[in-house]
Amino acid sequence: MTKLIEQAFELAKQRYAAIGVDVEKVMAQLDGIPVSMHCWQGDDVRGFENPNGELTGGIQATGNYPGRARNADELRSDVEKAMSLIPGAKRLNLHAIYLESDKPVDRDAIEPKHFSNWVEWAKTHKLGLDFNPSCFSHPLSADGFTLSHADKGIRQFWIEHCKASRRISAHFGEHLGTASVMNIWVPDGMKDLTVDRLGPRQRLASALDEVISEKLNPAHHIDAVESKLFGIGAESYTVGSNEFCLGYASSRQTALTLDAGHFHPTEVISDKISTAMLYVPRLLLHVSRPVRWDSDHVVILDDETQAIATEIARHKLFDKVHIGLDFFDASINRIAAWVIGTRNAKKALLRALLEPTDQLRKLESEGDYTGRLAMLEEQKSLPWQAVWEAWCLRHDVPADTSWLSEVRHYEQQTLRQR
Ligand SMILES: C[C@H](O)[C@H](O)[C@@H](O)C(=O)CO
Ligand SMILES: [Mn+2]
Repeated sequence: MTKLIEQAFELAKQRYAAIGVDVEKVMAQLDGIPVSMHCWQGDDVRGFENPNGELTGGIQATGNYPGRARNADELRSDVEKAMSLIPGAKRLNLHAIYLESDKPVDRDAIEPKHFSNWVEWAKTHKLGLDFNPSCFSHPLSADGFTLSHADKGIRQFWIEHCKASRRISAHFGEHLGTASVMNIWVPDGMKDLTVDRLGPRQRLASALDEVISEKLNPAHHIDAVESKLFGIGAESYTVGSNEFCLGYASSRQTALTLDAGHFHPTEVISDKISTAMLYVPRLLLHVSRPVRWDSDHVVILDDETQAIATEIARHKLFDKVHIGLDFFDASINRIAAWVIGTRNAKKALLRALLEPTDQLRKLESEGDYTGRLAMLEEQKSLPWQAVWEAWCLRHDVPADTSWLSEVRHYEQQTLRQR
């Protein structure tokens, strides 16, 4: 098998060289592009603060596949298993509800010490961590509002939670030597016709201003805000809409988070990257797969996943665009979900880097749109898969679906015993 992969790789290298693409250079570049895996695929977004509580905030993990992680040790073991089957650089994205503490700690009182096991684990595995305040699944978010709440006390509780989260994020960055991107997403919105659409947005803007007022080292911590179109139970009005978040991020020069599932069904985030990059310093992507709604299905190698990766590669935005994942499928093996989704994100990045972009740009600038379309289509069937398999071998991970037997073995030995 290894020999066949090596032979196919040598031939593929020649095919790509013929169109001006240096495959070795592409592989080296791909080595340095981390994908931030989201911890919440492993336990259906329950966390360890109140794992038996209800998931609220207008999001849903559907399915009842056995073996979800019930504590941080199980989650870390599951993430390690998944990561061992995914080639290249990876990070882990944590939500605040994944804290570890012997005593109950409310969200406004979380501290770096509640994440010390995660930091030690990340050091051991040479991983960067990213972070998120968790503004959902809590009694004070039960009426649908958090940072934009009309009640000053409740609003202040969430402001304090986000401030505490920023300090934890900066702690990650300082101790792991790589900036933690902290994404603020609030579920705030209304189910039905909303009369005052302005007040909550004014409150959200000033709450966010208070949240980001403490100066933190940008080498340790990056702020990002995530918009949304609607949530379950908040179908008519979302405070943190796309326009709100783009306006906020561009006026405050924070990063903007684009989640593939947070727009109208015919809108795509791949086309928003070039616009947003004109106005914000950085983007965080939540690569996901919406099926009819923000369903957070596992990422597949579909046109939009490819278009997102291609857009980043064509404009050489790898130092400004942070690639994260956001899906949670409880109907299939959760480790397989991570492996499938993350491998697909990386396959899309590889294919994007193998594109003969300079030639395509030349055809376009010369007005040769026939040549542009012909080349775009022909290069889809070039032997990128041979490069992928060789890259997997170099990273000592399975090149083909043999990773699945490892996941099945882990399921029998570990997940089914839970
Ligand atoms: C856990 C959530 O999915 C996540 O924090 C947020 O990014 C989101 O996309 C909510 O729809
Ligand atoms: Mn998201």
